[in-house]
Amino acid sequence: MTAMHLPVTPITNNEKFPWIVQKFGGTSIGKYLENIANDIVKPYLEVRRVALVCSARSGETKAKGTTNRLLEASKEALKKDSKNYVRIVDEICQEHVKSSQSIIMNKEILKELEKQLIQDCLKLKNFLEAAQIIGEITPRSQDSIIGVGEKLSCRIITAVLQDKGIDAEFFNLDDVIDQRLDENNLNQKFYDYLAKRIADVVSKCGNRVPVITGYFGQVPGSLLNNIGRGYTDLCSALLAVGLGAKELQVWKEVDGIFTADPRKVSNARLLPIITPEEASELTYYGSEVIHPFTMEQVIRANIPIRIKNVINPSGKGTIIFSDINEVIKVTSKKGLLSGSRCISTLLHENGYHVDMSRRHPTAVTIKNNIIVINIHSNRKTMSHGFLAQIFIALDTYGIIVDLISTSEVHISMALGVEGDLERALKELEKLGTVDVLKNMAILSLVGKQMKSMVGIAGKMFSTLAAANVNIEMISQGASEINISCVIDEYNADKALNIIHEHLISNLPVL
Ligand SMILES: Nc1ncnc2c1ncn2[C@@H]1O[C@H](COP(=O)(O)OP(=O)(O)O)[C@@H](O)[C@H]1O
Ligand SMILES: N[C@@H](CC(=O)OP(=O)(O)O)C(=O)O
Repeated sequence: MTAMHLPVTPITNNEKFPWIVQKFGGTSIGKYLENIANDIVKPYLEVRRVALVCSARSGETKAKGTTNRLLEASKEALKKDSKNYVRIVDEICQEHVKSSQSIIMNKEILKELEKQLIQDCLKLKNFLEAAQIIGEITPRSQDSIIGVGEKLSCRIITAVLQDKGIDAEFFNLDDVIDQRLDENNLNQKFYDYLAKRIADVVSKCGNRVPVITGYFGQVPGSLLNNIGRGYTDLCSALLAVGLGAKELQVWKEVDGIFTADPRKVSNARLLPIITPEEASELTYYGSEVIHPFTMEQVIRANIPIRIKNVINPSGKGTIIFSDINEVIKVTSKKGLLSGSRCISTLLHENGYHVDMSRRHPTAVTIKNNIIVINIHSNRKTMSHGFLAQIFIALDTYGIIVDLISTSEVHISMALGVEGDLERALKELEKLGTVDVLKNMAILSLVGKQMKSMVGIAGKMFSTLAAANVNIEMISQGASEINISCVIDEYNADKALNIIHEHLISNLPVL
């Protein structure tokens, strides 16, 4: 898109201001384009130099969002003679065009955008057709396919900003990685290189407002396999580090991180502050708050992360912090502390002692769609051989284990639905008797230093027992900040609510 569509004096970035990176999630982009442009980007441009990182568009939910449908299109392309992938890509294209038409007023901007969206989708259909002919989609090709989602959404956002008089520029990070590295190179050195590379590319924007695809190309051994869904958070973190940003803002459809999923627990409380470890643990165990790899990158560069709500931009959100000094720095600057409130009050209200230890659990979370596998050894191998063979089988078929509990001849594992479970089970059956329980859920109570909260596990399990919730498996101890158990999925929301009520909302006076 060219500058000729812009007003004579467009709104630009002021190169004298410090950078902030704003990451927008799929559902926010699907529903709140107007708010993003008018209520967030425009006001921030008056005080900060803004860079946007965007995810692929979702409609109502992420489950039905563009990324999931691109994965579905890939599966369809691998079916001989199926043309369903064409229908899926056409639907994606139409939705993006429709969404653009509903917001963009300038006819030239709209025409050019429509042309680009249609071109991207046509290229994708050709790519999928080729995959169907050769009957293969490699992990790298799969990454390229899902990357189209971020491309389409960033094209729309760039055009929307231009339509509102903002001099925005689209940045596609497809080719940002200019080295061919293998899987073993996905380490801190790689992330440091990538942060610098992304920032170098983006810095070319001058005083334009960069809109950057959260998809960042061919990472060693595949983005989807090695970083996983939600990768745009990591991209925004790397950009924030590379630019030396003042803050990383992750904009969502919720006011921040709550003591439980606010869609499921009506009296869940917004947490003004939370530690990176707690935020990671919540994400691993079902609360899609922020990609767990994000925190380490930003925190080690001393950049605060703030989770904020697209439809409530003036809300304070949740700050993810690593140490007391960081909290003091950020909270006093951002006006979280006002009047008679002091840092110790803020920490106390959030369940932290001034030394950052915890007095009670921070949050509770549920991960649905869990399968439990119980294996009884046939005793033909020693216990260490038994365990080794199990993990080899799981690794071979891409099965990720969420929780595990073992004895010499028995192992129970809770896992999600990724990987080729059927083939893994055939291997496991060679080692012993295997039973599989489907439709289970993992309930996790999360809090810094949970291990040292005497009696907390007992209280968690007795509360579940009193509510008649049967516990299939327990795991405590592996993580200092998490006690988890597996329950039937049909009890998940009830269990979430009672644990929240008894262990989080009715806090003991300490
Ligand atoms: N503890 C929690 N705090 C905040 N949100 C949570 C929590 N657990 C689950 N969620 C859910 O995570 C979702 C994340 O926000 P959303 O804006 O939908 O994500 P995205 O950035 O992927 O578009 C919300 O719908 C919210 O209900
Ligand atoms: N679109 C990708 C990447 C992502 O980061 O998503 P979100 O920001 O909406 O969580 C996904 O669905 O995984």
